Amino acid sequence: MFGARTLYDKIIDQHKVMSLDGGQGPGERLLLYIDRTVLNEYTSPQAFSGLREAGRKVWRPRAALGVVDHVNSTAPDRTGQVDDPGAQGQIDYFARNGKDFGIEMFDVLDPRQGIEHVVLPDLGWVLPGLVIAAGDSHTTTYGAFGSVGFGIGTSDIEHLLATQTLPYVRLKRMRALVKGRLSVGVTAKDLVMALIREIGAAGAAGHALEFAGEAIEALDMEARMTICNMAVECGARVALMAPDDKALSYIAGRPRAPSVAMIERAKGIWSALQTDEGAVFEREVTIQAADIAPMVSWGTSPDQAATISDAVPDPATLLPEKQRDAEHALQYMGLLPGTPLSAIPIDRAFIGSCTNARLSDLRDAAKVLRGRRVAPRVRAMVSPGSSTVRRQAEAEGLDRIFIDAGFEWRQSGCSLCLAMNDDVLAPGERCASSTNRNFEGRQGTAGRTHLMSPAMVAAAAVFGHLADVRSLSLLEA
Ligand SMILES: CC(C)[C@H](C(=O)O)[C@@H](O)C(=O)O
Ligand code: SF4
Repeated sequence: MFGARTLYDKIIDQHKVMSLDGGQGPGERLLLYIDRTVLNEYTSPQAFSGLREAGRKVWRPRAALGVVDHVNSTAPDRTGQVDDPGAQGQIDYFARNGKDFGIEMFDVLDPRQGIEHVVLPDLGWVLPGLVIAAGDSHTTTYGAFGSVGFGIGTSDIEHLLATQTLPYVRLKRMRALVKGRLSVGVTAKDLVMALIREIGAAGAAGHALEFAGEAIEALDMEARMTICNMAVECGARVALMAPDDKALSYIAGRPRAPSVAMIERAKGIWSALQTDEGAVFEREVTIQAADIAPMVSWGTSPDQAATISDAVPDPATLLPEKQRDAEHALQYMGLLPGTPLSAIPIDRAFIGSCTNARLSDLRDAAKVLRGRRVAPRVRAMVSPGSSTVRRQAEAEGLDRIFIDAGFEWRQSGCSLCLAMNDDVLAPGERCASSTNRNFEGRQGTAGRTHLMSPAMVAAAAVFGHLADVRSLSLLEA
């Protein structure tokens, strides 16, 4: 019945309730069944208010899970309360919605609390072949497991909760083939930042972006999540990787994972979750992994980035359509063309976010920090991606390494990734950050963000300026 299909199309076909326009291929309008969703206190309130007003129930409450992550405090001694009454109102309304609509919610003090996109994989709740839609753009993270994940707006959240379906437009297909292997000291964050720089912040707009190739296969699951998470920063609506044995072993044994026997049974079905030979992609890019070096952003869009050995670009040397944005970005960032990136001093260092605050990320940074100190005048903090990750890190003694180096060991939440709580840059402060967005004001009004990997943040914290982590020559194999 079908010809050669992409992984994306296979999953969409399996979830198509009905076509709405009889179309085929990209642009087809259809009604899509959604397997699971995650809710947060920031984007879900109006959806629940809408349900209340219409007198509707949630169709399948057990297909949803709520986590407080965006506005909560990350103070080590936090309570369930925050000072900001608006934020407290969101937290309280969220809890009430969970009760009234029968949805399980992890509140701030729940030991499973954390950033939603860290919590779901932590739980083993993200499975190959699922469709997961949620009120947050970084829902693309789940593509690392071969699950179609995408962000939706508030009215769509309401529709999803009421019906377990969404009207959907089938995306175009794009593939990024990453050949060869990453060099020592180069991470998944560098890979995805290099891709974003190459194709631009809208380079994958309107596409489901599948990652394939030796370099992707060689990555562990958490590194794959970093890539799928940040794929939205080049406009991808969906990111995907074919699930393999690494994905299955990551899932197995987690609190909400299917039993080992069920995973065994599912293996046959999951192994078909691959793009068929000859399937059509509207766009393909090929990257050589060996060419990638540690990346840092210099501007106010994730594609305004360069390798750490480069200098701040002169806007006049860029493509004409990029010049004005670059000039504006350099003015905002307080940077002069020609300045070596490694000469840029920092005030703050932040390791956190759903991109780069999983256990392996904390290990990477701790490896750099062991036996070293954060430079004087740099305030450094780490907010583990989830409370579970925080405990796991403590069990390994990583907290001691961070604290001894001069980092604040915080609780979990979105934190300085978007500064909706007390974790905010002062105007003009410059931050080396393991997050995903460097937009103006993202980390605080007039704050300046440089995106990079967690190991690179650790190196910047130690030197007091942006730095090549490889120059610390401590990267054990
Ligand atoms: C608050 C939310 C709507 C937003 C998103 O959708 O991504 C946030 O998580 C972000 O990272 O900017
Ligand atoms: S950690 Fe950052 S990117 Fe992730 S959901 Fe929170 S605000 Fe969004």
